[in-house]
Amino acid sequence: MTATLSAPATRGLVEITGVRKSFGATEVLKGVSLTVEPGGVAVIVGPSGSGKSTLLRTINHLEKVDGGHISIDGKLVGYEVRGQKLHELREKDILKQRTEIGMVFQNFNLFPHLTALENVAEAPVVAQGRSKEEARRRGLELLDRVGLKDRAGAYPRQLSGGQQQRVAIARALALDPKILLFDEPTSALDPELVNEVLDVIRELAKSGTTLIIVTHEMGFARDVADTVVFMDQGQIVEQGTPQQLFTNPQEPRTRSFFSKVLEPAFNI
Ligand SMILES: Nc1ncnc2c1ncn2[C@@H]1O[C@H](COP(=O)(O)OP(=O)(O)OP(=O)(O)O)[C@@H](O)[C@H]1O
Repeated sequence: MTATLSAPATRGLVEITGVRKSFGATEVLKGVSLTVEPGGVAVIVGPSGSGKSTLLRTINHLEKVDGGHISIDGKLVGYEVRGQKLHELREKDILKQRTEIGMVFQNFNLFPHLTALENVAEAPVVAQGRSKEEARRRGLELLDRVGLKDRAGAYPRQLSGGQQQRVAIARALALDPKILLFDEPTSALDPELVNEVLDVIRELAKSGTTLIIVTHEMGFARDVADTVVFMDQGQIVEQGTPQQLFTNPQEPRTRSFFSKVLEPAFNI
């Protein structure tokens, strides 16, 4: 059928409805629904293997959904009704939509043969046709924002893990995305480098950037989230403000949030 179907009425900037995803016989997402408002900060926590990264990857087209739908700013990422695909985005549309979604990975994923500035300035030239000079100017602004203007000419191997991750954040911002996704941005860092990356993310949250963050840094989740989303076994089993979920860990709203998230994180 048709490319003329429009997205269902949306409330949030990101609207995830009933998303299902299997790898072989294993159902990894079992009907996940989540709304993130413009400027909202959703932090997804949960045990290893609960489907957090897979959910992020479906938002960014890195995984196709088997069912349900996701829309970003009213535009569909994937759409299926009663098991029948009614709408497939064309490759061109996917590429355009990807530029509206910035993603920061656990392992930085910088180009090793490009300097920090080149890493940040490359995408606006290639994906948006901006002039090299304009992309360079904007790249320097963004490196300044993450505190690395003076390392613009350094190659990734000359930077610490925390610095590389800050370059990766600047790169993700370079296309002026509507939303930034973080997949365990501090998991690969030595403990003393974690805070410099969290500080940059805190600043983004304060400045009204819409963020979805998967993290095991529970103290950070408590500080920065508008909404804490607890995933377990492919489902969202609890969701609320940090006040609702963290303020009294002796009286958790759910037993599983306490035993699977708070207890291990805070050694309660
Ligand atoms: N490409 C893939 N092929 C097969 N199985 C996969 C693939 N990606 C993820 N899985 C499986 O899906 C399940 C959920 O993985 P996912 O990475 O989403 O979990 P997670 O909650 O992010 O875990 P962690 O906190 O350890 O990163 C796991 O059992 C994983 O092995």
